[in-house]
Amino acid sequence: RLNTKTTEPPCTPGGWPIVGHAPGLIGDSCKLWDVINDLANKSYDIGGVVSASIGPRTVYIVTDPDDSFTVVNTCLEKDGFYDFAKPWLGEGLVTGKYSIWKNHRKFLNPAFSQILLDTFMGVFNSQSRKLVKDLEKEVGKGLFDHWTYTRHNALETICLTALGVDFTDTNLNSQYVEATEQILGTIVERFMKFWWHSPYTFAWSKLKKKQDALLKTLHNMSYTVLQKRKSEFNGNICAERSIIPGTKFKAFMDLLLELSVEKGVFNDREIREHVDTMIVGGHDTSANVLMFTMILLGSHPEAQEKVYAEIQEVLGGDRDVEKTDLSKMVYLEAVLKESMRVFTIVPVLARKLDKDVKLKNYTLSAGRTCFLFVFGLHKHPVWGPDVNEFKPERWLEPGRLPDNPNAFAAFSVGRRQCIGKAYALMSMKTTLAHLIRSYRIKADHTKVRLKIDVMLKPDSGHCVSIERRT
Ligand code: HEM
Repeated sequence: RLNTKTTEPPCTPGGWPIVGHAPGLIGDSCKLWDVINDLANKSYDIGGVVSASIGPRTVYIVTDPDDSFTVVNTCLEKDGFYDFAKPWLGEGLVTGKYSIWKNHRKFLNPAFSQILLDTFMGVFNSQSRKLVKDLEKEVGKGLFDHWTYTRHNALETICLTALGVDFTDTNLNSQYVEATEQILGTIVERFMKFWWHSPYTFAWSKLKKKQDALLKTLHNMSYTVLQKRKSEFNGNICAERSIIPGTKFKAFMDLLLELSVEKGVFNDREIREHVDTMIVGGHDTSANVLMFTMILLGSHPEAQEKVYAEIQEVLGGDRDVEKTDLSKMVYLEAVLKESMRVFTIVPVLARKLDKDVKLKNYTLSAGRTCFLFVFGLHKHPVWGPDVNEFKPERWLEPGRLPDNPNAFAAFSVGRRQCIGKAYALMSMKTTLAHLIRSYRIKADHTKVRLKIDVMLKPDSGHCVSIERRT
């Protein structure tokens, strides 16, 4: 397929008549990861922007940090591929239409203010201690699937903090974790099978039936949260609900209920969609970063010992992490950022181009899809010759970082960036501080085979082992 405009980015080779590059997507989610990695590597030599076609639609792929920044700031509408997740997340913040998102984000931002997040430190600490305790049974037993532990723990944490419900150790928790993994799998499977992209063909597929069954489990959780909190809210309608007395700050769920019950801003469906979005956005992400960070620290003992030394210096004995400790854990923060660079857990974002977008060397045409390969930004040659190595130190020497700060976009950049970034960093630092002072981790990151299930994941578990620190 020839590009019609000379300012169009070059077309990636290997397209077929009519179906374009779509056959290359067919396979499993490990193969898909290999295909898009290969595409990113090839894009660097030709300016970091390429086009491809999936059936009749032309899509762009951007791996250049400057151009990627231009796209996210120019076009705020999520691409039609996000509609694959709409039966689950509706018009919640991740998948929502721009016209809805811009108001809802404004309403919800206060639930993530620092003053409010600080009040979660108690839960972050108790949940971290719980994780340490849960892991005790794996000490000295060889390789095990640590991801199961981080996911359950992170799900409980988001429920206890933002949503204000305690689902600790309930069946609902396990069913939800399982259903989340499976539904993300169905979304990727639909993407790979281009004949199911249309809602009309998809409606007849077995995959749609599977998705509908999973949605029952997932929505059951959000409805349970909603009903539980709504009845508490109604029974207590006149009481002072602000979490920090004397301030207007309210945790996410209290804010949602206030905006719907008292102010009529959200209807029941909208609240449910925000709750669903917050549950998945708030747990699967941090749990994955923790899982990959444990693998990387287990594979780099010298970095792990530096983290341990820093924790000992900042915390001294076995006390809880306090909010003022977090900013002192400088090396740990570098480890987390480097981990998110090396294993970019949200590897691809997609925007709908609602206008022509002029980049450094090309112009992208309105109406098309633009895939932002965030993992491609993170492996771009601007990071230097050691781009493929895990080197937390690069974050501590500003001269070693790319000139463009947007070359790091693990939480996305611009107005639609992650609302939970500060929450995530606080909870992950607290968890790692407790974990690393209790256990020595061993792993080999070179053995991990990756797959893309919307998020980046290892194809199989059992990647780490732990020993108690004496
Ligand atoms: C290390 C952990 C996390 C990572 C790497 C991460 C990454 C991201 C990324 C890349 C986006 C943009 C998605 C897109 O444009 O399609 C995003 C959006 C979002 N994240 Fe996170 N996230 C993390 C943790 C969290 C947490 C803890 C929460 C909630 C407590 C959260 C809630 C959200 C929400 C609601 C959005 C949509 C924001 C909007 O469009 O207004 N995330 N996140």
